Amino acid sequence: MLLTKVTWKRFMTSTKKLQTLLEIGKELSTFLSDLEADIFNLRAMLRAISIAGYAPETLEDWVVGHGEVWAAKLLAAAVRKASSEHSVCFAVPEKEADTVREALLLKFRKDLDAERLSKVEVVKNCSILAAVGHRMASTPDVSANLFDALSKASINVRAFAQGCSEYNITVVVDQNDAVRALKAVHSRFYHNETSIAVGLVGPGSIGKALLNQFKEQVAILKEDNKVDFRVMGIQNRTKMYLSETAIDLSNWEELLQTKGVPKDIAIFTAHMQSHSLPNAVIVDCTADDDVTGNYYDWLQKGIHIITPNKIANSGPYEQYARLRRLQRQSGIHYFYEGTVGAGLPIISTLRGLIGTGDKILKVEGVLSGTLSYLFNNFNGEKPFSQIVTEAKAEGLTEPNPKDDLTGMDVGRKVTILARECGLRLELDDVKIDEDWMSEDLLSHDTAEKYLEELPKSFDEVIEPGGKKRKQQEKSCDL
Ligand SMILES: NC(=O)C1=CN([C@@H]2O[C@H](COP(=O)(O)OP(=O)(O)OC[C@H]3O[C@@H](n4cnc5c(N)ncnc54)[C@H](OP(=O)(O)O)[C@@H]3O)[C@@H](O)[C@H]2O)C=CC1
Ligand SMILES: N[C@@H](CC=O)C(=O)O
Repeated sequence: MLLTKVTWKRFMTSTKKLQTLLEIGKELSTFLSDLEADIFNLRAMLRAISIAGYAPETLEDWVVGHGEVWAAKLLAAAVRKASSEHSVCFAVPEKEADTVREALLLKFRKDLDAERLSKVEVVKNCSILAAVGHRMASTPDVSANLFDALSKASINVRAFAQGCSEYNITVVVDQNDAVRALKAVHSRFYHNETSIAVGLVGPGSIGKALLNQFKEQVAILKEDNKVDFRVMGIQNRTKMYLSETAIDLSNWEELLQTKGVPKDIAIFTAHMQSHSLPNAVIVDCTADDDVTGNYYDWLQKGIHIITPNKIANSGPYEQYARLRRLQRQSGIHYFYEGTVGAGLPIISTLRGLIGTGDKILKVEGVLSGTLSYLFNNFNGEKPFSQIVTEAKAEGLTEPNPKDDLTGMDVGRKVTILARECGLRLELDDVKIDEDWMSEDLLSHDTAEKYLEELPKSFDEVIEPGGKKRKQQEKSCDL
């Protein structure tokens, strides 16, 4: 299927009569030129359809589809007269593209030469989706639901036709999106449901907890909230396991271990796009910048992102701003509430305040679960390093607890909050005092090595209630 567009320019300057009218007054001249353009528009549209020479019944074989939604027989023609754009577009079978284009160029030769028409454009690889039913034109929400389902599935609508027919709304979409579009619309109208394919990267403490929540909640979410979540891929540091339908969440660890293949983020991404569910989201539960390096690509591909990973939003400002810009333009979701305050709604509260006209004067809080745990539990009975190891076992620390103890984790959170408040801040602008940690200890980049070295460097230096503890116990101000 393809879409043929005929775009024309306004007729105004070429007629003396109109020039005279233009001088009379802006309002009258605008009205008349609009009228002139509209008449021209309509004539061009009627000519274009007759040149294409298709009776409605021959359109039947243009439509790939089945079932109630894709009722080819009732599809008359996907024609849109877009007077605001001054273009006419209509769909013809792909194999007719060149013939139709030649016919249009021949017929409009004079208009094109005189620059009354700007171009004849062929858009290939399109599909028509028709929603068909009774009393559609007089039932509120039908078109809203159709377009909302397509929009939630990030499907671009190239053209549409509703007219005042009781039976049919027709949309033209990219051929690659056809099956997803059909599923999105079908599940909206028939199951009143949104289906979401989930890919999880990083099944560590947080990722595992999320998978367990999915296991417990998917049936309830489907029943009560009409959201059908299906985990289609899981990837850790070395392996990935992909499913065409949904991963059995009572058994995912074994599946990943025994049937997982070497991880490949490009294949993982393609898999999240290729299945037939209308919506896809990747949840990044790593603390890895190799993974965040894919965010832009994912958003561009229409894959939503949810993450507690702080790296992307506390990295270089330009990179963060670029992501946020793309997110706003595309309407694809990028959720990162979990980066600050874990389960607490801090970012959404700030947004609510700012969005309703408040000015944020100050943010104050204890932003580190790990440091709170250390302060609450370090009373001299056990060595400091042991309490840090306990905090890691509790799942409180970063993958490498060095990031918590240096204050880097808090620094990242402050940077994220500051940016939410509209400040153009870099991580380097946040004062993080690492001086009290030995260079040797600072050099360890793996959690194992860091925890191994910790007793040597810490247990001597840190005393419960001592000076160092008091220095670190301060809350954080922005
Ligand atoms: N712990 C907490 O309370 C909170 C944590 N966060 C954030 O959540 C994120 C995860 O933390 P947490 O679960 O504690 O960390 P974990 O160390 O427990 O888990 C990290 C996971 O990421 C995987 N991983 C690391 N690198 C890659 C990679 N390049 N590709 C694929 N997978 C990778 C690891 O794989 P493997 O299993 O093979 O090692 C592991 O499964 C962090 O960004 C953290 O800042 C946010 C709020 C609260
Ligand atoms: N390591 C972090 C976890 C959440 O971001 C913390 O200790 O608060």
